[in-house]
Amino acid sequence: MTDLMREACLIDGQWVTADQWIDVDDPATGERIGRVPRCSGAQTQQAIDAAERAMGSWARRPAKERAAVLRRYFDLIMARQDELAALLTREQGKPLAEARGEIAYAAGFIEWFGEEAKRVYGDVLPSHADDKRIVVLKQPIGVVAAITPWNFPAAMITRKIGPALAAGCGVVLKPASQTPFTALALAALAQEAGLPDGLFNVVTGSAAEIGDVLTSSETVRKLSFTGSTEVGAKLYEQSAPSIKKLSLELGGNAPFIVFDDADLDAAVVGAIQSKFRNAGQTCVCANRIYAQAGIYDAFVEKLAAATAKLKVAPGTEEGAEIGPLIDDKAVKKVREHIADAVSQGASVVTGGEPHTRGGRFFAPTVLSGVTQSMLIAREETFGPVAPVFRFETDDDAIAMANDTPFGLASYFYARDLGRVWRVAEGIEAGIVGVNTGLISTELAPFGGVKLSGLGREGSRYGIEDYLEIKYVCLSI
Ligand SMILES: NC(=O)C1=CN([C@@H]2O[C@H](COP(=O)(O)OP(=O)(O)OC[C@H]3O[C@@H](n4cnc5c(N)ncnc54)[C@H](OP(=O)(O)O)[C@@H]3O)[C@@H](O)[C@H]2O)C=CC1
Ligand SMILES: O=C(O)[C@H](O)CS(=O)(=O)O
Repeated sequence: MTDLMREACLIDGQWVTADQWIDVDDPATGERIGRVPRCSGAQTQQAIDAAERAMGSWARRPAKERAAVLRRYFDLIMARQDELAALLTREQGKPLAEARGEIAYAAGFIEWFGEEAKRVYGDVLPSHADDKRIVVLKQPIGVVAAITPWNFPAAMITRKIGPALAAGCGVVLKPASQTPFTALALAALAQEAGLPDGLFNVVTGSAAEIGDVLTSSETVRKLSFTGSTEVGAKLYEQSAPSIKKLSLELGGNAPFIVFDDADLDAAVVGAIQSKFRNAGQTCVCANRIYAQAGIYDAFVEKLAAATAKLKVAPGTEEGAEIGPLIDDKAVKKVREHIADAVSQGASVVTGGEPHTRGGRFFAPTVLSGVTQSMLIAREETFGPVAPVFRFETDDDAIAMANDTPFGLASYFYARDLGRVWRVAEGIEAGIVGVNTGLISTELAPFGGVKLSGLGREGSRYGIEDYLEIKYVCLSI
């Protein structure tokens, strides 16, 4: 493996271990690939203290110097892209081609926010009196706690530490226990890039124990979380007594609507890209596919034909397109959603069963005759299942798309300009893909509405959540 694979945590510039350990397995084989320390609450507090100490001098450095360190960090990540991708696929399972893409996507957040560091501007505002002057300063918010999920073990981390470091903040990261090695490798490269000791700390271990220390600490002024809505709500509640600023990127239930004036072949390509990326384990995957009545049968036939061609294989195998699901619980949820839909009248057009490769591999699946009453319409499947619902009118499509407490990503294919505007404005979501199934870029504001979260990550909007505004009133 690579020297970047660390079975230790980074606290205050030192690689440390603990008395207890957490095993990490390869989702493709179930084999143990390594272990990481089960850090204690005391070690988590050490990381918070280190981040507070380190951020003072870091924030006082000229922005151009901070930007140069982040540029070096970007260059190091890209120079080690293949090793990082191999490590990511080993612990998360996604196809190597997707893992390489994620590493470049992740590095993009470091590059983008390294440049943004030089453009954190304040204001001088028209004053309220001739002997007063109004100045607005933007300053780093303070120590940032970041808690990230297993499905994007690199990008979800740099989407948080990029703006945090650029703004001048110290960071304590708790990565997902199922995919810690990519996070620890990124920490090793941060050290090599010249980030000061203690500025970026990574602790692995009991989520609840580490989370309790991070959320209760008054030194931690900002919590950025990506993961399930259930855990996000718990962290929101735990953070209330210390009045932290929160960014919450939570669950989704993305609608993907195909209107009768759509380019059907393009819509099939978009549906495959959105639905089956990371074996359907992304919060922005098409979770519900709606096809207008006049083109329903043709679309289902085309989608099923394309789905059946997808290659299911371990991520390291040449040409792999659908890797294993992250764990047995994920396979169980996929089976439950299919069984519930079929029991209520849906039909399996292709797939529907665990793949012949066994283990956590599942055959990419298309269901027809799906209705809003089914579990698959209400819950995020987080697996390779494309349920296709039929609708009649544009208003029906918008109403069905919005019939969910979530509102992260959404997609639709149509060519009539009036229809595009009406649907884009009518859908309750933070992200709308029009005639595309791929929306992920560091250049755009990513985030959801309703139960899908708070705040935006990426783009020039993304750094604002790591800054505080200070109003200085000068009497002259
Ligand atoms: N909106 C978005 O951008 C994204 C949303 N998600 C959503 O997350 C879910 C899948 O990811 P998954 O990782 O299972 O989500 P979880 O919410 O279970 O876990 C996310 C992170 O939170 C940690 N965590 C879990 N419980 C606690 C706790 N009590 N206190 C502190 N931290 C805790 C986990 O640690 P540990 O691993 O140790 O359990 C992990 O690091 C899906 O619902 C998906 O939609 C996922 C990715 C992106
Ligand atoms: O965790 C996720 O699903 C990511 O947010 C998806 S994306 O950033 O790659 O779009």
